[in-house]
Amino acid sequence: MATMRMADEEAGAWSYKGEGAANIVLEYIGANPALVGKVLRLRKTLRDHKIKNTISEKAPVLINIEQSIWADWPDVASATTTEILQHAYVKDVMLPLLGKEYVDTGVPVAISQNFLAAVAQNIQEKRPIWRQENADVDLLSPLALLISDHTKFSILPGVREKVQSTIAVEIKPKCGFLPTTTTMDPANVVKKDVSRFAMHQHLKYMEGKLKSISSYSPLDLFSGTSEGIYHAIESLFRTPQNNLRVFIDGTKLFSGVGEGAKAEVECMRDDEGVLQIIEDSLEGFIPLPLGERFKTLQALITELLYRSDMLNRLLAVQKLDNYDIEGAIHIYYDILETKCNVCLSSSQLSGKRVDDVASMTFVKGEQLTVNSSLHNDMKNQQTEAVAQLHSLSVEEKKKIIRDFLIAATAKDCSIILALQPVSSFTDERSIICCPVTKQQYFYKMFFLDLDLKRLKKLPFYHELDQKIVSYYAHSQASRTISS
Ligand SMILES: O=P(O)(O)O[C@@H]1[C@@H](OP(=O)(O)O)[C@H](OP(=O)(O)O)[C@H](O)[C@H](OP(=O)(O)O)[C@H]1OP(=O)(O)O
Ligand SMILES: Nc1ncnc2c1ncn2[C@@H]1O[C@H](COP(=O)(O)OP(=O)(O)OP(=O)(O)O)[C@@H](O)[C@H]1O
Ligand SMILES: [Zn+2]
Repeated sequence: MATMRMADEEAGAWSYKGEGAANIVLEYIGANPALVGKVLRLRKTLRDHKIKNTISEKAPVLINIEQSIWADWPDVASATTTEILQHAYVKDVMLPLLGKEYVDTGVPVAISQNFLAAVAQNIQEKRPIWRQENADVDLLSPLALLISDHTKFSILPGVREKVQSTIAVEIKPKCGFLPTTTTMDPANVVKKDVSRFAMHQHLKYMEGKLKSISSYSPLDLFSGTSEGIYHAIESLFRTPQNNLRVFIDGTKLFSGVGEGAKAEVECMRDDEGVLQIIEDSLEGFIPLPLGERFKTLQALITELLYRSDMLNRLLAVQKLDNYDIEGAIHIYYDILETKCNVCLSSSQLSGKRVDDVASMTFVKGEQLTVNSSLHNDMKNQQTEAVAQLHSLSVEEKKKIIRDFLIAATAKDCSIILALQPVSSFTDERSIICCPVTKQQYFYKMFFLDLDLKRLKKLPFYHELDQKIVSYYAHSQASRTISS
């Protein structure tokens, strides 16, 4: 693939925009017309994993078994750098599933170590401390992805400068359905009633990673009803964490604590100062008096999400996870041709008494005891379902793992919506009407962060899953006992 090269002298023209666990994103603030309106997505490297040099590697990034899982997508299977791998995965796997109108694959660009070193130094103080402690820009990365900045609209031909402000809302929805598969241990039956997001909140809170438990529910967002979506949006604004970010003209206005936004919120119910900043910032965007703009913004976002098929598409891809990690993990060991650790440890445990606490489920504080005969029925079903998984053909197993990994991407990606009031000119952009003010807005909607998840993560996923569920079940049990 012919690749554009980023000039080292451009390093100073890239400014920090944001980051996740795996990538840092920079926005272009220079004057090169080919780069105006673009962001650059750079790979990070864990602080203790700096030795890996990918520059001279010509071998595929994926290990043999991964190459065979993705064999029908040759550009994915054969990619020799992480950036080419991720680009091919978005283009060939995720785009056809999610829709080309919602996926921007970006373009890989070559970057030098000097460029990366200069950029890394320039952005250091803008990065959240906790992110700095975990990972740095990967100075050995030969490529980065150049993508349109979806917090802004490109300036239209013939229009000399921006006339209206743009608001962009980024949502990380997480998993929007409850698993129903019989491959789950009956001790974890609570997973059929409480979302993984909600349970994970309790674990993160106990570990000190959160200041409060989120009131957001992915099940509301994916409910398919405008009431559910509105409720989810309201909750996201109340407890944004890393699930909501709002940008005005490309600058982060609102987010969870520690992300460097003007208005940072963890629990804003009583925070008049934060509300004031938001209301003020919406002047010129929502033509209503102070005090009425914020709610209207939430209604506008709801309308946009409700009318589009983006959430439904995403949910369908998330649901490719048919067997839950509790099923997929068995297949993981099979395709690696090693003994199934899970079956091995459950056979070692068999004969022990069923843990009374673990065989209860708690829904909104209400205790539902799974009686022992029901528990035994469920256990038998699980044993049968797991045996069936182990007996599938290699091709069937590869498909299950592939679908599981695709679903994992869909459970961790973000949606970004950008809106700009329609001014006098017209063009081919899509338009939505605000349900409250009837003001018209241009809009665009994209998925962000559609990275491939690696096969080696499965044991970690399983371990985390068990930790999340058992902590939740036990914490609910002790709450019930003490009340
Ligand atoms: O496991 P989860 O649900 O906590 O998701 C991880 C995210 O955590 P969060 O959404 O905050 O709970 C996590 O996000 P944060 O670092 O917490 O912002 C990453 O997105 C991680 O993906 P990767 O390591 O970049 O491939 C995510 O890991 P994957 O599970 O998607 O591989
Ligand atoms: N095309 C884009 N336009 C505007 N902003 C972007 C774009 N891509 C990414 N960003 C911003 O940069 C942030 C980090 O990007 P991204 O989600 O790709 O990182 P990540 O490390 O892959 O995330 P995760 O932690 O979920 O793995 C995003 O949350 C978003 O705010
Ligand atoms: Zn097994």
